[in-house]
Amino acid sequence: MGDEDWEAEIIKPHMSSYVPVFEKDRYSSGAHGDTFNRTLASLSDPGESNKRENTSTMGDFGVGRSFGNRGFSNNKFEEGDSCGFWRGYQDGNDSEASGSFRRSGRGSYRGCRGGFGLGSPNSKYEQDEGTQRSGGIFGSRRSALSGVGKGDAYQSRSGSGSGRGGYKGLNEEVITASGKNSWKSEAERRESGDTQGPKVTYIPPPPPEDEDSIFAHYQTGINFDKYDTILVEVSGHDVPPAILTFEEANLCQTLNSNIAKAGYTKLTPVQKYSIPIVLGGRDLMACAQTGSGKTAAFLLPILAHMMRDGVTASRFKELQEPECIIVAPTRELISQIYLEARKFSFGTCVRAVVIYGGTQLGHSIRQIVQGCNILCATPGRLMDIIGKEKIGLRQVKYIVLDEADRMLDMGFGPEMKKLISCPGMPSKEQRQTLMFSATFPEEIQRLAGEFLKSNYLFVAVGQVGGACRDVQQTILQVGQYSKREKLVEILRNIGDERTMVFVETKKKADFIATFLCQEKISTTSIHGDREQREREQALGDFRCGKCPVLVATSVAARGLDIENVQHVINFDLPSTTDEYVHRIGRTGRCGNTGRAISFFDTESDNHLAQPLVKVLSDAQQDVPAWLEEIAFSMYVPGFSGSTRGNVFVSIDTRKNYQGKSSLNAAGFSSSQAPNPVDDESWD
Ligand SMILES: Nc1ncnc2c1ncn2[C@@H]1O[C@H](COP(=O)(O)OP(=O)(O)OP(=O)(O)O)[C@@H](O)[C@H]1O
Repeated sequence: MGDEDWEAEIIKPHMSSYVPVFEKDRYSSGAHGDTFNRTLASLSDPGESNKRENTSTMGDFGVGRSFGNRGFSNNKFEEGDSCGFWRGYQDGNDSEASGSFRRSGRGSYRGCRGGFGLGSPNSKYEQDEGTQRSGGIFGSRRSALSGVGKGDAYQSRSGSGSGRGGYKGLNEEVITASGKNSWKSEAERRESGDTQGPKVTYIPPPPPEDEDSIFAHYQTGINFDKYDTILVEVSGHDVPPAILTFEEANLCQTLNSNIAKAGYTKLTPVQKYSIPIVLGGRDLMACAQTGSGKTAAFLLPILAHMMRDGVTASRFKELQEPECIIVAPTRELISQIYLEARKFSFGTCVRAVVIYGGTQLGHSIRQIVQGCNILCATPGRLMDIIGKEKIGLRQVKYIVLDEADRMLDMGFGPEMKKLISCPGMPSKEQRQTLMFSATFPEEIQRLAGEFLKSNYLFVAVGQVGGACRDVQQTILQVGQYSKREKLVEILRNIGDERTMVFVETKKKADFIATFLCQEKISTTSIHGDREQREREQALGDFRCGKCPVLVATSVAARGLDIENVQHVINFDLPSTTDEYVHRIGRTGRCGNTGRAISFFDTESDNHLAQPLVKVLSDAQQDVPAWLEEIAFSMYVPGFSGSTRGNVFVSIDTRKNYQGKSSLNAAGFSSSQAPNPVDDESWD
């Protein structure tokens, strides 16, 4: 196996399972010298390293060899900072079963979204995040990676996790050792004692409560006003007219004051169209480019309604009955949405609460019972809480799916279906359902019909699934074995500017982050195998600039709104155009400009050339001649850029929609379709 042949490594059925480090008394104080030497060896002689990993009987990893800190005398590793990277490679619990489970179950769905346009069903992505979700029984939900202090290496605990506990990924569903799919979350299982896995005890620190922090925001960029020139298409019956100013929304004074304190003076296009639609009580599917203000587009009208209609008192009660449930696919994103909800509801009687996996279940419950009008949740934790009867659903008037295409795909779709069919949940006719994303593949739009009233409206700002034009995209031809060198070169040129580096696998994220730290580039990492505490610390360090480089898997691709991210580097290209669009959308937000550099390996990425050319040209970017040549040589008859997971047509997939208006975002020039035909029903 080659140096960076991570994918092959990750799916090997006999590969070791990771066993978490969860007991401080297991730290080894003596191992680190030894382990760091091994790390260096692994970096300089990857073949040897991999040989070791693949030979379970050798035992190097079985005893929890770690690597990380030695040699970084001046960097954060020795300061107990979470920027440190350790891997306790484990072999002790290796089993055929764990390997096969890792590849089984729901993780396998990801191939169905198609490759980067042309399909690569066994995408690397699938093997990474997909396996997170597959629920193998390898006992651990994280690799033994953690930043620790004083140069101590973590000693991994062997044995305890294997075969029990269930592995839980982003959706937090557990697939048990029997392979049976359980709606109990890992946390719940632990707390109820039906697993021997480690109890999740993490309680996230409360966000700052002072007004300045609540309303802290970054400036809109020089291209903010250009949003007005983007074409907007609204389809469906009886489209309410767009509003051009916040005043036209007729919001209550407190909301207006919060909007002003948040620094919002002008509506973005998706807000101009979505706010009146939601205020008008309509269901909505909205698609607008990354970083263009979709969160406020749903929060503001929902809050306005709640203020108008009144909410059940947000006070202590054993059973809370929220009026609004917002679901998003990742913990960090839902936390961010919660902060936005808290900001806009500041000084009102509306109380927003956030709950997500990787944190103590009891903590989530305590947050809820104190009062909950808007519940922001990740799907797994939400289902747990519903199962525990800590919330009743009878009062639900709004369901919001952010990153809706992600929430409805085969990963989260079943959970969302379960949510809407929970006892007590008002039918779609009796609630408002809102879906937002920057991408909306056709087949997902069809699925969405089950959740939405048949007369829902579809708002498309610009091109559905198109990349943000404020991001300057560059594709570089870089072979697999030159990627690290190129990355260092680029990062050295960039200096301290905040940069997100996306890789395809969790393991590789650790590896590259460690490597960059060795190169004395302050780096941290975020991926699904890191403990929640570490994920939050990593994001915090990145946000505040302490670690200007964040190496991430696709767990950080969607929704994250981090000030001043000037660069995104795709060390590995993702397997779908949608993913590409979301990743590069971490920069160039809210009218600011950004840069995205993607490494294109002609040995493995040629099938991506054609869709990439399309994304680039649609976003009016320069297309390198070499890329066009490859795209041409890979020509697939009939390819139109519209394949599964790769929708580049600005359409509502209800082909026979009745009303359709094309306007620019300033709200001028409308061409309302005069002869509506029957809505196609998706029920
Ligand atoms: N009208 C506005 N005026 C000023 N700033 C705004 C406005 N609307 C949104 N913003 C800010 O723009 C940033 C991006 O908004 P948001 O995160 O809602 O984008 P998004 O469309 O949901 O992006 P993504 O597709 O990546 O999830 C946030 O910092 C938000 O506070």
